[in-house]
Amino acid sequence: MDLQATKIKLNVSKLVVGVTSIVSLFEFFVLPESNSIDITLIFHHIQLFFTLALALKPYFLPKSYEARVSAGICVLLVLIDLPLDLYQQVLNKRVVDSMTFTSSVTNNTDNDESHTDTKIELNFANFRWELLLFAAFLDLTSHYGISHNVRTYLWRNVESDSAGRLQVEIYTKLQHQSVRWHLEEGTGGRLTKLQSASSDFTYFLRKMLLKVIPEWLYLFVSIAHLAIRYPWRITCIVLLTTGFLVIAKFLLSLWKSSFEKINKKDSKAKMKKSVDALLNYETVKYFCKERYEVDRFKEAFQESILIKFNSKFASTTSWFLENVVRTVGQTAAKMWCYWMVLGDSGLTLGDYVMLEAFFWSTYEPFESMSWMYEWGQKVIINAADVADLLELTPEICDDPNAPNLEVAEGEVRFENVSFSYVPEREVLSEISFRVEAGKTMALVGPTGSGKSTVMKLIFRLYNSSSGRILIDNQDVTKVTQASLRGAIGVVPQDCVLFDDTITNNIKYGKSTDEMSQITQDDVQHAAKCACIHDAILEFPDKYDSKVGERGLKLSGGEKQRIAIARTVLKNPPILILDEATSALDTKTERKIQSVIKNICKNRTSLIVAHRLSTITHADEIIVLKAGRIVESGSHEALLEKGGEYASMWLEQLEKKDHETVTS
Ligand SMILES: Nc1ncnc2c1ncn2[C@@H]1O[C@H](COP(=O)(O)OP(=O)(O)OP(=O)(O)O)[C@@H](O)[C@H]1O
Repeated sequence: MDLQATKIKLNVSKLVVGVTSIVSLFEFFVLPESNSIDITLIFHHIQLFFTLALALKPYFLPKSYEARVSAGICVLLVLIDLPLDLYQQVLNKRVVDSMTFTSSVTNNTDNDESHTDTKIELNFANFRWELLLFAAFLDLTSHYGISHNVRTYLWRNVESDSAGRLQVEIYTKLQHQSVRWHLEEGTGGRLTKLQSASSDFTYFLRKMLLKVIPEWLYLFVSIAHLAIRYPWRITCIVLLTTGFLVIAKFLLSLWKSSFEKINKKDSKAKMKKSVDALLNYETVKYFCKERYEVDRFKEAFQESILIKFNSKFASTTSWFLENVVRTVGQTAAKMWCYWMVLGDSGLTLGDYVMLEAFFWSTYEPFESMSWMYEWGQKVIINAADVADLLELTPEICDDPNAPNLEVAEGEVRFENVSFSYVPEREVLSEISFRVEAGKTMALVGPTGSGKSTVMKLIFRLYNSSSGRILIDNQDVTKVTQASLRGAIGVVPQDCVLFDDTITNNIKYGKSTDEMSQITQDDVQHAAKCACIHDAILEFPDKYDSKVGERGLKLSGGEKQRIAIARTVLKNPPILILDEATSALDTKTERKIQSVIKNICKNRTSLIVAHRLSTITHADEIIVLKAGRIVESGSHEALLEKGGEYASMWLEQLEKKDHETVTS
């Protein structure tokens, strides 16, 4: 692809030099300084288009047999339509000629001089009905007739094959990107943008293949026919007009787009903020910012309307100017033709009618030219994002031939693990610990000390910068992600649920293969273990209640318990609980703690907790501070030591005493 891209680059560079000088002249005379045209950018876009087309080739070329046959028939129909369209014009000419009779009449003037006049009379004696009917038949079958319908029908096979494949590939790529990538890119809006970009790209290619290219081919074939069949002067006029039109259309399109460029970005950004404000409706309400947001929307909307109408005005002006060029050229050609028909050039009225129709048909390719320019720009910019994504290798990927993780005991070991989210700041430094199989280990420490990060590394959401993480002596980076994550159950700090029923959210804990085998009893059993069953029965639709976007229809505690139920259902050998009960009241927390103790029994468990009273039962407690282990041991041992843990414990006891006294 690189070699082809370089070739394209070279050819485009040559073109740039030529066209830049013409455009500079146009810019100098016509455009205000602020609207100057970046011609190198336009050629960069053309180059990008071909590079992108090469990169996306595997996706837009049909793969299935049905799609390939359909694409082949479509192209064949387009090629057959070309000569048929031209032949239709010839037939029309012959029909007109069959009903006219041209004669020369010699007149004597007063000065005894004589001159010859051409007289055209109607004569239906030789009228060719059969040609008229054949022309009508071609009209109904070729190009815009049945052929058009057949092409549109068949093309859906091609598009569902290629665009469908591309969209699934985009979605797959997004799903496999790392957590870091999702955090940085903001996936939701991007998915919509990328999917519409891919369908725009396939739509553009379809239009090019089935409409724009055939129209231009038709124009060239018609001009060739004109040059062979008619006097060279007419061909010259048509070529000159065509040339003028191409240049005028190109320059006017640039002029038009320079209007659109102004403030478009700014206005788009403002409109985006308005949408953002609508999505964050809760924050808007908390800060009483409705009026402020409405004003911002009003400003953005008015700006976008102005831009729209400025560009509409530019469109109509450019359309008018194109019309002037075309009308002048065509009228000159028609006049010439008219004199020739009246003279003794051998041209007939049928020729005049045919040329007139031909002039009209030359209009379409020029229309598609401006469409091509406008759409091309849009498509290229968006398709570049698609191509970038498709080439992106996920930060976390399995080694080729990586084996599955085999969990026999479930021992977890950290060996000198260091980690940074960004190079400038190390979040974990030289962490080493061992959680024996079936034991419970708790991680405590001040906020931001790196507790959740330890959990994320076990789950391999990130790779550690140095050191090793081992499960039953197998390095987590050397085994498949699916087997690793299948062996670990996690209740995260922020439990986000899907906008689906409670049942489906709990079922999500099981692997894809097992999901269909889960019964409602299994779901209810898990919910009972997580102490949420009774609360669910209070909801109007019980287990079929929808939890709303990101589970917003549920309280924090309810969400956490559904997440626990999900993990209970998964029944993994290793369990990670990251502040799993932080959103619960003391009574429910106490209840669920006994459940958690039960769940943790006989499986390796890692618990992150702020409330130390919830982890006193842990076999080992590790105290993290600024990414380093400062203490470790059992609850009693750490209290006896009188260090960091003991002071945290005392602090929490005092707080609790104070709360009891004040309440
Ligand atoms: N995606 C991220 N990119 C950059 N820095 C991050 C990211 N996630 C966390 N951090 C930083 O890493 C540090 C450790 O975060 P971590 O979430 O592990 O802390 P924690 O001990 O679990 O805190 P808390 O008890 O408040 O949940 C924090 O300073 C945090 O700002």
